[in-house]
Amino acid sequence: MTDASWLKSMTNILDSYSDPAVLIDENYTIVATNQLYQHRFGEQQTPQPVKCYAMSHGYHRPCDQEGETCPMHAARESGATSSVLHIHNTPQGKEHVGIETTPVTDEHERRYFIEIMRPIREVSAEPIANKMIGRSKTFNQLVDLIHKVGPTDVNVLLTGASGTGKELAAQAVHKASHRTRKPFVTVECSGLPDSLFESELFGHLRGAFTGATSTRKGLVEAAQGGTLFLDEVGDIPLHQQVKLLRLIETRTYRPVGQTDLREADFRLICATHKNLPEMVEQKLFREDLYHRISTFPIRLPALQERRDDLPLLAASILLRIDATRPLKLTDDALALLSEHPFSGNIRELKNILERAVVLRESNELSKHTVAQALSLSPTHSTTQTNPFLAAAQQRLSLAEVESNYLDALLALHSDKTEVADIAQCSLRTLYRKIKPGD
Ligand SMILES: Nc1ncnc2c1ncn2[C@@H]1O[C@H](COP(=O)(O)OP(=O)(O)OP(=O)(O)O)[C@@H](O)[C@H]1O
Repeated sequence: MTDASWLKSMTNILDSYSDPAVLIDENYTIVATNQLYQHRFGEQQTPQPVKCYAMSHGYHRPCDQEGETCPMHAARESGATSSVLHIHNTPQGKEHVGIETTPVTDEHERRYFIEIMRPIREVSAEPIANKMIGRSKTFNQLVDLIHKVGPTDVNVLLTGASGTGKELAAQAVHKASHRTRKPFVTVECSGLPDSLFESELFGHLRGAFTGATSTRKGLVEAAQGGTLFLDEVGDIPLHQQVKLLRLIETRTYRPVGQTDLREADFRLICATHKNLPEMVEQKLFREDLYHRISTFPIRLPALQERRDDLPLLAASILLRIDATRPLKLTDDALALLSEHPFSGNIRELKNILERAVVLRESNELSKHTVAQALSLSPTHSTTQTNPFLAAAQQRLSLAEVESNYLDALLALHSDKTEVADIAQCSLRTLYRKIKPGD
């Protein structure tokens, strides 16, 4: 077979994929594209060969030299299909894409790579309303996990502080699953009165208890075929936990007042801001239930851990507040905002921006407006925005402040070299300053 006919047959293979796909040679040059790719990115106009990293990222050198994972690299090393998540430049803006790379060889044993690009639509790298928004490395790691676990049916446990986006993440897992067209039903476990737990979840028959004036469908039935999302699962009282365990183990339930069992078909996602392993130790949460619900745990990062996303998040929240006006933060307003600790995470950012929009003098939200919005914060105090003032008030020694700072850095970054880099000390000094076992 000639080179031209081999390329033609490869193009036919690319055209058989239902996502944009390209064929790349070992020098990162795109040598063939399918119709979906051409439709999405436009046909290659330049006579010069185009490099994949230039086309997808605007880089002048391969992705791994720009601090990103090169999809081709892993496939070349292993000789098998490999997957990575990237953010690509597209005519529609930046987009999260799951890339699957498979090595192939032509008749001269020259190596090529097929790259299939599956857009991840549950999240966005552009400021649009109603989606999980982000572009930072930390956020992309989260998207990668959601994208991988989504299509499976395993139980997912979302952990992380309040306001980090656990509910949005649960919806993204649902949207990435084969159950996406079926219901997504949220059970607010924290607000559920103990006496109503069973009837809310499993439903009840008319006359099953005083006040049950009609037969009512439960939330498990409402989620049939779809996803059941138990928010604040750590708030379920211990004696009710056994009922949940039975439901998960047997996939059957009994509406209150009924003797027959019913079959349940749902994918389970739970979320909590509580430390469940600690609750298990304190005998406040059943260990068997914990193991059942935590098959695939995903920790949502605090806003502090994805500071790079702040401008993008702020822009998308402003769009959500009022899509009809071009609301925008000035550069110094954004700088002031980025100094805030955000213990309430994205929800707190949203509240501050909502206040700033009310207080604004024009569609440009100034530093003064943001300062005013921050000062109206219900939990605002000078010590909250200035942790050093709090440390001074507690009469902490220099060594204690230093140790607290290093503890906080270590909590945010598991890589000690990175911690030493940020603290601008040597790795040896870092090890000397932290206690053994830290
Ligand atoms: N990645 C994100 N992009 C855009 N908005 C987000 C993102 N994550 C969270 N939000 C917004 O932040 C707010 C809080 O999110 P969410 O309710 O999902 O948090 P949570 O972790 O479930 O909080 P809690 O534990 O208090 O229930 C919501 O208004 C949500 O739309």
